[in-house]
Parts: sequence; C-alpha cells; structure tokens
Amino acid sequence: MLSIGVRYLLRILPILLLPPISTAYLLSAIGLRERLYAPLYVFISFLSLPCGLVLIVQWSDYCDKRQARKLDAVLPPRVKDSTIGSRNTMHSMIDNFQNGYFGENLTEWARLYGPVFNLRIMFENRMFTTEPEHIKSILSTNFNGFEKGSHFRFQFGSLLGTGIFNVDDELWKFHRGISRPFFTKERISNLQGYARHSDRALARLTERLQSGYAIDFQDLASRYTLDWATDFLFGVNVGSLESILPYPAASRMNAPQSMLTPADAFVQSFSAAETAASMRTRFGPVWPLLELRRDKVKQHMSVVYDFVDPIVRAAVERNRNREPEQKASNEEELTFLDYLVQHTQDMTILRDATLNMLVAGRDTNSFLLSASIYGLAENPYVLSRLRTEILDAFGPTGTPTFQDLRALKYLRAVLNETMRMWPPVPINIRKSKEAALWAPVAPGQKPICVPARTKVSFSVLLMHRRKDLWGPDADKYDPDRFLDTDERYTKYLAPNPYIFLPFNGGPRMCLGSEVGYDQATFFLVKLLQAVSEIALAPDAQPPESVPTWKGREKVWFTSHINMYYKGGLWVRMKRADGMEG
Ligand code: HEM
Repeated sequence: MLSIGVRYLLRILPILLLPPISTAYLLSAIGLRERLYAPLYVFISFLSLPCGLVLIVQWSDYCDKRQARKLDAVLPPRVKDSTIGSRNTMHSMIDNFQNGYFGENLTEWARLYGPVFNLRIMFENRMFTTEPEHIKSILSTNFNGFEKGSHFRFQFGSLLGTGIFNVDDELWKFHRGISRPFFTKERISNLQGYARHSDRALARLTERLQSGYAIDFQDLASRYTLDWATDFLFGVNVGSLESILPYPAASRMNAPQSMLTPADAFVQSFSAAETAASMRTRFGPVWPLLELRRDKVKQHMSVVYDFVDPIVRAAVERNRNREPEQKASNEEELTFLDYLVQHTQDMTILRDATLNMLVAGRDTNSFLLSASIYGLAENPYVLSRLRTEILDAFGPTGTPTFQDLRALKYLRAVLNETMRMWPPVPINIRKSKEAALWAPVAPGQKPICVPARTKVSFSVLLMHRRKDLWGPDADKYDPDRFLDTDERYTKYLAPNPYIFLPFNGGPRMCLGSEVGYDQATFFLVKLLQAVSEIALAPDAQPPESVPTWKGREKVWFTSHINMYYKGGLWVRMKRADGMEG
C-alpha cells in the first residue's frame, strides 16, 4: 500500500511534469532542440515549471479578483508575506502551535487587517474570520454554500474516516439522522450514568488527594468522560477510572509504559493521532510531502482500532442474536451503537461512527470540566459563590434531578464563561462551494467575496474575546456577564447571540450541547459539595508544560481538534469536611 505522501505525489506529478514536457515538445517542434546546447535545452524545459506555477498562481489571483468585481465586492486583505509560498506565515502557524499562546498570531493579524483576512500558505488562500455575521453565514444562513469538503476529508481521513465530522451531503444526513434520536429529552434525562461515573471519579480523586499528592484533573476528567461516553453510547464501561492515576513526574511513582491498560493506550494513541492530523493544517496543501514514508496519523491508529473494534464486534454479535421482533420492539432501550448496527453491518462505517462519537462526546466534555476547574482555582470568589448556590439548592449531600440541573443559574453562567474564554472547539474549517458573499465589516464598505472552492477558517475563541463584541473587559474571566441581570448581558449578548458559539450553530450544530451542560453541571455539583478550595499545583506541573508567557493563563492550553492542557492540569483541593486531601 502506497503512503499518503506518495499517493499525493503521484496525483500532482502529471501537473508538475506538464510544463517541462510541453516546453521540450515546443522547442523540438520549432526546431530549437538541435540548435541548443543539450544542458541548456534541459534547463529551459525545467525552468518552465516555476514559470508555469507563477502563471497558475497569477491566473487564479486574476480569477478571484474578477469574481469579486462581478459581485461588486472586495477580497479580504492578504497577510503580507514576501517569502516564497508564504513560508513565514507557515512558520508562524507551526511555531504558535508548538510554543505560543493559542491564536496569538491570528489575533495580531486581526489587529493589523481587521476581523477577516486571507491567511495564504503555499499559494493557497484561506479566508480566516472572527466576524459573527460571517460565521453565521457559514453555519446557518448560507449553510448549503459551504462544506467540510475534500481537503478536510483528505487531511482528517486517517483519523475520522467516514464519520459524522468528516462527511458532507447524504452521508452526513445519514449519520445525523441515526444520531439524533439519542439526544431526545427522554434519553438524556436519565442521570444514573452521570451519578455512577462521577461517584467513581470523585472516589479516585479523594483517594489521591488523601495520599498527599497533587492530581492531574484533566486526566481524571478524561477518564470520567470516557467511561461515561462508552457506557452511554455503546453500552460498555471501559473502566478507565480503575487504572492507576498518573503521579507528578518528580514523584517517580508512575507505572512504566508497558503497564498501560488498553483504555490508557487508546487515550494516548488517539491524542497523538489528533495532534498529527491537526499539525497538517499548518503546512498548507503540501503537508502530504512530509508523509512520504508513512502516514503520521495512521501509525497511531492500530492501538485505537484494537480498543474500538471489540466494542463494535460485540454490538454486531448482540444484534445477530436478537430476534427480529425484539429488534422492532425495544428501540428505546438500544444504545447508539446497537441502533447503528441495525442499519449497517459495514465494519468501517461502524468503527468510524463509533470513533467520531467518542471524539464528539468525550474530549469536549473533558476539557469543559478541566477548564472550569482552572477558572475556579484562579478565582476563589467565583468558587465560593458557586458553592453557595449548590449548597443552598442541595445541601452537602443531596443529588440534583434533571430539572434541578437547569435551575442553577450561576453554575450555567460559570460554564458559559468557561466556554467563552476556552471553547473546547476553538477553531473550525470549511470550504466554499460557490463564490459567497459576506457582510462588510463596517457600514458603507463593500461586501466581502469568498471565491468558489476556497478554504475558510473561523475561530470562536478569538470571536469570544473581541472587545468590540464583549466589552472592554473581554479578556477577563467573569461569569456575571452571562446573568440576565448584568448590564453587559443586555448590552452585548442579548441583542447578538451569535457572538457566543461554543457549540457552533445551524444544521450542523452540536447534537450533544445539552448533554455537555448536564454532565458538567452534575459533576461540579457533586465535586463542590465535597471540596471547598481548589489550587493549581505548579510544583507538579511538568516543567516543559509551564507556559513561557507572562500575565496570562498559568497552564498551557492548546488544541488539536479539541482544546487540552499540555502536560495536564495539576491541582490540589481541600475537602469541605476539613479532612486533609
Ligand atoms: C462541552 C461539550 C461540547 C462542546 C463544546 C461541543 C462542541 C461541538 C462543536 C463546535 C461541533 C461542531 C463541529 C464541526 O462542525 O466541525 C460539535 C458537533 C457535534 N457534537 Fe458536540 N460538543 C460538546 C459535547 C458533545 C457531546 C457530549 C456529544 C455526544 C455525546 C456531542 C456530539 C456532537 C456531534 C454528534 C456533532 C456532529 C454534528 C454534525 O456534524 O452534524 N457533542 N460539537
């Protein structure tokens, strides 16, 4: 099997060879071949390659301008970069991903060029926007004008396959249709799953804190959401909360790699695959050339498949053993996977759908919980106010019902503020099908033209922090801005709800948004009944994950597909009953 890089090379080879071959042919046809010194003949033939590329680039620029003129619109400003193929821009993207404050380079370009600009890498346009009206157009009002597209599928294919995140049109409708019934009120209002797994997670947390060591809360949250998600979606609890939790590196208490449980190995490999897949975006269209020898995503996937395949096979087996009348009568009791198996037995579709659901439902929720803990650790006043709301409602041991979860106004504001500052999905990609028009960014200006078949990126994280949209204190963490009694709410959010989009919007909006809120709310209620103080544990944070920036977040948040904390989120907590831990 050829590598992804070689396949790409074979695809573009005819285009690369066309100019030298046709020049050589032309030189022969006009009789210059015999008269030219042979090396010069070869040199001229090959010189036609860069010349041909320049012509193609100029031609496509000309076409874009013509499209914009026809629509009486303007193209977004281009990030200035005089290096060939915008190498500086590419390096800035890679450097920011590896070493920088998330999106700082994009913020700087937005300061220079405005909220929409053309982030061109390797001669390929990518319109980047943080403008609510543009994001609304992509996601909702001009939904049919944009798609994930073939580029996205190619880039994320080895990771997401044919799952819901990676497809368009009919296949997307199939996945969406199959998934939607699992998010009805009847199904999501059963809180037993949250209760079971959060009890176990809190028991592990208490155990660890009593041992005197700090805990990586991100790790705990990701185990909790993995066990919950596999249970809820596939009817199997993979029991990742039963493994040995990681200790601070300096303690030398960690188990060797060889002792990883299948669930731990899955989490590590999947995260490595996500990082490798999202790294590709930073190299523009030529990323496959860096994977000539091997697919850098696929190399992690065999461990991932080892974990997922038995779950899928068990569901296929269960389905085979079910009588036809049983299948028809008990749809309500089926898990997502059991239901899916009744519609297709294709192992690739089943595996991809399963993995996509895990990406959707696990990583996002795990980061929401982790970022909430970070916000509370850094803002003791918010923590204390939140505890008061929780204790007033349920006392130190009461358990919320489904209705109760939605009545906790301050907790909802805390979750919203957390997702404003650190949205679990901070950036997204689409592609225009036809030339599209976006609203001008200032009154009196012409609309903006997005040429046909152009990549488009938008960042809700950057939009969520815009001072012109959220007020002068947009950089500050303050849940009050989400309370309808707060004047910032009336002034900014109420008249323009599209400025807050942690779950996206429109027909492809997150299916699990309510589950996300409920799960995090339930967990935080239970945690804060038991815990009265939370503090970061910088001594336990791996040194390479301590940020180099000053005056901002004290832990390193970054993103592959979803946000995560590099090196984890190490914290200590104090129990409310006064016992050590
Ligand atoms: C804090 C929690 C969550 C956040 C912030 C979040 C955010 C998002 C976002 C931004 C998208 C759009 C992705 C795109 O267009 O590329 C999305 C899609 C999706 N989410 Fe969530 N999500 C969360 C929790 C969940 C949960 C718990 C589930 C399921 C158990 C879920 C299921 C889905 C599905 C199935 C889609 C795909 C929708 C489609 O393409 O039609 N999400 N989510």
